[in-house]
Amino acid sequence: MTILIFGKTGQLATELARRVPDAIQLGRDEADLSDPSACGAAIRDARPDVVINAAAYTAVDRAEEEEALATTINGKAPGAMALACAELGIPFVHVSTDYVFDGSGEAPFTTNHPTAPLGAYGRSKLAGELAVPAAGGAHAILRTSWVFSAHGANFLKTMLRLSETRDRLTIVDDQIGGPTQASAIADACLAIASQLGDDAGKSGIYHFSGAPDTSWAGFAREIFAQAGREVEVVGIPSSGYPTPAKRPLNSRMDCSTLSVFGLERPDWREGVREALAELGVPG
Ligand SMILES: NC(=O)C1=CN([C@@H]2O[C@H](COP(=O)(O)OP(=O)(O)OC[C@H]3O[C@@H](n4cnc5c(N)ncnc54)[C@H](OP(=O)(O)O)[C@@H]3O)[C@@H](O)[C@H]2O)C=CC1
Ligand SMILES: Cc1cn([C@H]2C[C@H](O)[C@@H](COP(=O)(O)OP(=O)(O)O[C@H]3O[C@@H](C)C(=O)[C@@H](O)[C@H]3O)O2)c(=O)[nH]c1=O
Ligand SMILES: [Mg+2]
Repeated sequence: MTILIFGKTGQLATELARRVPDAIQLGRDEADLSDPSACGAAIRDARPDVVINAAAYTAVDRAEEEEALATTINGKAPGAMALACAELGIPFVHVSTDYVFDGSGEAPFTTNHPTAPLGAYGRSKLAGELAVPAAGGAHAILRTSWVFSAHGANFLKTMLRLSETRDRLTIVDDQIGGPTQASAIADACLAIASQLGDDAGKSGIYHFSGAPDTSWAGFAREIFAQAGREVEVVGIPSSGYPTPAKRPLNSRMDCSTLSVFGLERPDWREGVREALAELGVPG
């Protein structure tokens, strides 16, 4: 089975590369998502058996200033990819985010709960969620959240960097969600890619986030505990950490429908252990 992957350097793309070294993997130089038709053309040229999109515009705050570009990359490009896949009759696996929700309430969001993004990044990812099924082919959209790994830019690495110079950090404790190791998302994408087939029966939106749900402050405390770093984490409300983009307070996601692919929520604390080991951080 020939797998074509968009993205080479990102967190998810790196974990996919490890698992399928013989995949066709297109980085920005080979396929720039700001040129959606080039992405469709790349699929038609390669004629793979399945496509996974691991590339995205992920700078949440910067997106507020660059919404048109974010929408091209996160909305139009996945739409063009999905259209090429539909024409070839091959499945398309795409990744989305908890930031398509408004974060109201405290119950886990189900996959069919109405979306209402609070910011430009969420709106751009929602554009992708709408464009992919509109192409009419077999597809899965995997919504995940709070992604971390030993590679790239993420909260775990930010916390480790800050701990070099700080013994006290203020971290929001009223945004609740599931940190998710990129390695587990890569495994999930590949499991879905192999099971989706050209049967539209399993097509749709799925949720996949790490368990147990926690706050960013809780996530930070676990990172420091495992890394043996003496940093006091002071929980603060979101209002105490102003950012250009508003984040959802409730990012809990109901992941139960993923059982159709035999998948369950991974324990993110195990993912932290693995990421720290890979980074060579002694516990
Ligand atoms: N990070 C997170 O916390 C979360 C991520 N997600 C979603 O998960 C998926 C994977 O995210 P993650 O691995 O963390 O993302 P990263 O930010 O780690 O990587 C993004 C990737 O997209 C590539 N990319 C960005 N712009 C372009 C472009 N114009 N053309 C081609 N490639 C481009 C980057 O390439 P380059 O290195 O060249 O910039 C990089 O390989 C995305 O769909 C994201 O929206 C969902 C929830 C949470
Ligand atoms: C560094 C820092 C962050 N924070 C807060 C800000 C924010 O609410 C939270 C996490 O910060 P980040 O900048 O890592 O968050 P952010 O970039 O918004 O992370 C999001 O990225 C996109 C791509 C997604 O799809 C989401 O699921 C989510 O992972 O922690 C503090 O409270 N104190 C701090 O010292
Ligand atoms: Mg960020």
